[in-house]
Amino acid sequence: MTHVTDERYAVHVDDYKHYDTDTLRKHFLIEKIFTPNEINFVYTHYERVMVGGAMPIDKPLVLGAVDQQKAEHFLDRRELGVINIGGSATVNIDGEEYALATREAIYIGRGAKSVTFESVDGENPAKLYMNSAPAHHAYPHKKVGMADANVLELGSAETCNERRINQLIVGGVVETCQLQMGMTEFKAGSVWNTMPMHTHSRRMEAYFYFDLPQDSAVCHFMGPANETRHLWVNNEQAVVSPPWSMHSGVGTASYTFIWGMAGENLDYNDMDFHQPSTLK
Ligand SMILES: O=C[C@H](O)[C@@H](O)CC(=O)C(=O)O
Ligand SMILES: [Zn+2]
Repeated sequence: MTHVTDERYAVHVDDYKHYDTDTLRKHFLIEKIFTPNEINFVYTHYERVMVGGAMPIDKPLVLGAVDQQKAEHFLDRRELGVINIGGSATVNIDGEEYALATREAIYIGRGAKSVTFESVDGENPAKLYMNSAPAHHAYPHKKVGMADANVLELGSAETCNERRINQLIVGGVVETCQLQMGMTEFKAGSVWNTMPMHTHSRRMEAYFYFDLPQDSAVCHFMGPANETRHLWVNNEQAVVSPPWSMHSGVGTASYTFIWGMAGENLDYNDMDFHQPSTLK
């Protein structure tokens, strides 16, 4: 019931410079996160982070180990962050039930043996976006609502980047081994995320864009500051960001996105900024 639909190997920045549009999309864009009644992941070789989604409709979906892990259970050597962007869900962890409303998150620690995801109402199915990273310690499972988030208010209406960063799975809110996750929401009229752009070679990152109105898209920028490229991203698609890459986007309409990171440290503020006037 749990599948790896694709594996992504780490790309060298010198190779990236020669990629055409198709090659860029093949390596960095994840076009399909949610499939009804399936749990799917893309297994990346960036910190071995797995990026995926579960969309239960009319039956519970069981999180199972995948061949890439050669493990008995999915979480034998991993931790998992889950954020629901759909209808209400029930998450069952080793017999304990957690209700997960839309925009609520849950951290599932290493060692959980039985994990299932179910929709409360199949007509309004849950959409559970997930990031998983290798873990060396079993921290307790913890549900995190928006009210529990650590909130950063950044940007301004004048520069079209007025946004609220809800840090859901971060130190101070939840204890994790290397995972950090959160949801960034825009004020009406603002469309630029992560401006000024930044890199953090200590951590990989994945961006998942959603809430995009029909016929709109996000233009996601990547690459080192002196060698940028863009990817046109549709609703409910994700981008994998290598350690050498900036990650920032502008929408043709307002949207919401989930960011997730793993790597060397757990310091959200560890960023190297690149001012717009210096980009190439
Ligand atoms: O390293 C941190 C991540 O790139 C995001 O949290 C940035 C973000 O949501 C934003 O500025 O809009
Ligand atoms: Zn970042």
